[in-house]
Amino acid sequence: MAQERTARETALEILLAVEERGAFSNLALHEHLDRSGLDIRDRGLVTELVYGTIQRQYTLDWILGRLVKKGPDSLERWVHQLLRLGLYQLRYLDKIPSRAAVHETVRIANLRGHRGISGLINGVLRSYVRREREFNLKPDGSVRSLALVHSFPEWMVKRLIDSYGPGTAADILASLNRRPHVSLRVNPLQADPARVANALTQSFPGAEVVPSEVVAQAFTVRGAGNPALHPGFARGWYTIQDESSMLVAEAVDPQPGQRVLDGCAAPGGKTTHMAERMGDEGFLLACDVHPHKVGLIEENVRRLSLSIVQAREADLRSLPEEGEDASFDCVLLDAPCSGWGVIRRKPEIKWAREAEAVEELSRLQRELLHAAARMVKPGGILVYSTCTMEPRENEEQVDAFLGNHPDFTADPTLLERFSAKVRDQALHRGAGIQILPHHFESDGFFIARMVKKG
Ligand SMILES: C[S@@+](CC[C@H](N)C(=O)[O-])C[C@H]1O[C@@H](n2cnc3c(N)ncnc32)[C@H](O)[C@@H]1O
Repeated sequence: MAQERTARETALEILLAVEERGAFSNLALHEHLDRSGLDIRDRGLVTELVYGTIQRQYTLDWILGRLVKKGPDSLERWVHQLLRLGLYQLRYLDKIPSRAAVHETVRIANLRGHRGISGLINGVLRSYVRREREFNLKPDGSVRSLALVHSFPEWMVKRLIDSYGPGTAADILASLNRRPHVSLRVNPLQADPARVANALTQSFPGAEVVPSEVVAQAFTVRGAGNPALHPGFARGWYTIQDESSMLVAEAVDPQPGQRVLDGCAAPGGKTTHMAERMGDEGFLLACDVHPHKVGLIEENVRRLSLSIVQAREADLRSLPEEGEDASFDCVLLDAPCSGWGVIRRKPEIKWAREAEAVEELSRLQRELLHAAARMVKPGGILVYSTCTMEPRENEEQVDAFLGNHPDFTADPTLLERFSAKVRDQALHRGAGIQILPHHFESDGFFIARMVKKG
């Protein structure tokens, strides 16, 4: 019981950190959980409460708007977050009895505030329990109803409907509310896939380690806690990475001995994947504009015992340095983007970004693409990827690029590089493919491959 109370208090602290400091929920979770002393069950509960409360914020606030006299925005921040947290448990967590959810929420209010506040919280949550039926939501095909049912901002729902139609938009939204599974890719230079699977199953009895149907040399893992805590991770046997993300190195398909540039590389998930595929032979320049992130690339490169990667702090737009112009066989631009495809892991993305951000990002991507193109040698390859489903950042961006760069063409061999499952299910969009989150329950991703005329 004492531990369960701590789990809810920890969840509230994390929610406040995400709201007040603009912290990423996944990083704030790790940071707080590492020093919490909570057992594995309670860590699971904190994770569920934090992700769930952020995810369902729009729906929760709509309900609170009907239960709090002056509206939830009139409340102090911590009181507002605590109400969301309590209401989330009442509405979405069947395993927690209503009485326990109300009692625990009021108890935290007593610890942090005066009697008036705990009285208010008690009153609001109890009236929700009494009036729950009033808040049954059914989608009627309108933007507003989809936004309320799935808890997404209306502008984002509208964009998804405009791009994919109402049925697919609803599939995307529902999928982004489901918990992500863990997937990992084996480093063939350090370990054998079967040995990795065995080691994980032995260390985590009951864990399901299943070969990925989406990418080669990868596994999906369920019930193994955090595979980064297994000694095999530190030994460089594998990297934890989303399956869609792994498809990017498959699309680049760099060969041993080639010169490769990763223009937006940190923390190095795709850099290290490409170096592994090259058999650690050749040269791979990995740039990132943020100095603190360059260290993350180096850390991953060291852990995986790779030798061909040179990590450099640089704005891709300010390259090339001497002799580098048009000298790379393959250039990858994994561009900064709106990140809608990873909302499952970072649900705060829904609330932090406005429609205008897409326009700003789209401008930056255009400049980065132009800069990346300069670095490709004649006959070389340019791959552009994002973790979003927003066409303006994806196929429209690539179409415009090809229109302005007649020395590049869409590579007709792109699809051959993927598994049959990807070829069949992904949407084919001009020079690229669009993976939607419900295709494989992985991140939403766009990947295009272009060739520079020789
Ligand atoms: C989508 S993330 C890259 C993820 C990385 N490819 C991976 O797989 O681990 C985009 C990266 O672009 C970097 N970035 C943003 N603007 C940049 C610029 N002008 N030049 C180089 N890197 C930039 C960001 O710091 C961020 O790390």
